Amino acid sequence: MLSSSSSSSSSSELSFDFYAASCPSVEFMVKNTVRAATSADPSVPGKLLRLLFHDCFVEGCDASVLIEGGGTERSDPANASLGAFSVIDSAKRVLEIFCPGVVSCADVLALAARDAVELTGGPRIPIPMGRRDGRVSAASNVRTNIIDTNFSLDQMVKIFSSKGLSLDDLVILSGAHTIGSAHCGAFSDRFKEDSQGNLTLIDSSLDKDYAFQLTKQCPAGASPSITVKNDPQTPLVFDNNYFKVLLAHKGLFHSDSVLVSNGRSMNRVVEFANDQARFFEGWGQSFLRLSSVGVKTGGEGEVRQTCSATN
Ligand code: HEM
Ligand SMILES: [Ca+2]
Ligand SMILES: [Ca+2]
Repeated sequence: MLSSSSSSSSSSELSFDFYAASCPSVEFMVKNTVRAATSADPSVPGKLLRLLFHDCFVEGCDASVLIEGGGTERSDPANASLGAFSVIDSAKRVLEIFCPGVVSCADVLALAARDAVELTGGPRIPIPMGRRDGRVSAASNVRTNIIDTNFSLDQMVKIFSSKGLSLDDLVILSGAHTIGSAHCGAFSDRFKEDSQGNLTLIDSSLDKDYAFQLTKQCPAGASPSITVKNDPQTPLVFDNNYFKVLLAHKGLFHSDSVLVSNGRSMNRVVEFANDQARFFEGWGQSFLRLSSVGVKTGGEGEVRQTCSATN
């Protein structure tokens, strides 16, 4: 866990007027691209938000996850289900026309994820700019930094704290699962169905009726491309329903369920389930911290010309 991404955030070096002179319309241009992509494909916001998480936890928020090629983070099986790379590429293409060589891919990704939340009904979060793009992207860094669904609360807290994030940040940021989808393989080890259709719960923290519904959506031998909504009620809306789902023991991943099987995180889950404004307020602060993890600034890194390759 001693990679360079373990260093805590340095958001103090980012600034809110970073592109004020060099690219004043950057936020407008990114948002228009994200909005257009979302109207064409409603799965885009969830993908963008997850993409930022997987970027920031490996080598910091430096767009390392976007680099294509053998042996890169993007090529690691743990990142196989990431998407919306083309949305970042389109936004960058527009920016290269109006402000060539100015806006980093790391800033584009942070803005796009921020917009994804607002466009699905979540809060608008002002975020500072000035992240530089990394030159390092190694598959071997992915699984040491990205949390697996079977982790305990302590294991998750440990990784979060190595990024300068707290248990509260973990609970709040897990609220991202209020939008988006998951492949059956991400939770199928939580239950088993025999050939007669009898269900055995392997993970007792999961509601049995919900597990039964999941077996119907993910039948044995189903196509590996089938996905299930993370939030069964409001999958396209960024709201506090995720926390209500958790209290009903219907968190889709084991890593969601552990947040309610532990007193330390339970209080926060109840608070957010009861009060969406509190969740939104907390989300703003935690998102700011997530999008500042291990950022490279000043003369570090580079501003990529194309987001999928170093210069
Ligand atoms: C804390 C531990 C976490 C674990 C173990 C976890 C795990 C997962 C898994 C397994 C999926 C399904 C991927 C697939 O099968 O396609 C998923 C989806 C997702 N995750 Fe997480 N996640 C965590 C935290 C976060 C955080 C902090 C964020 C963002 C702030 C996030 C945002 C998302 C989103 C938006 C999706 C839906 C992606 C889509 O629709 O394509 N997750 N997560
Ligand atoms: Ca990164
Ligand atoms: Ca929702």
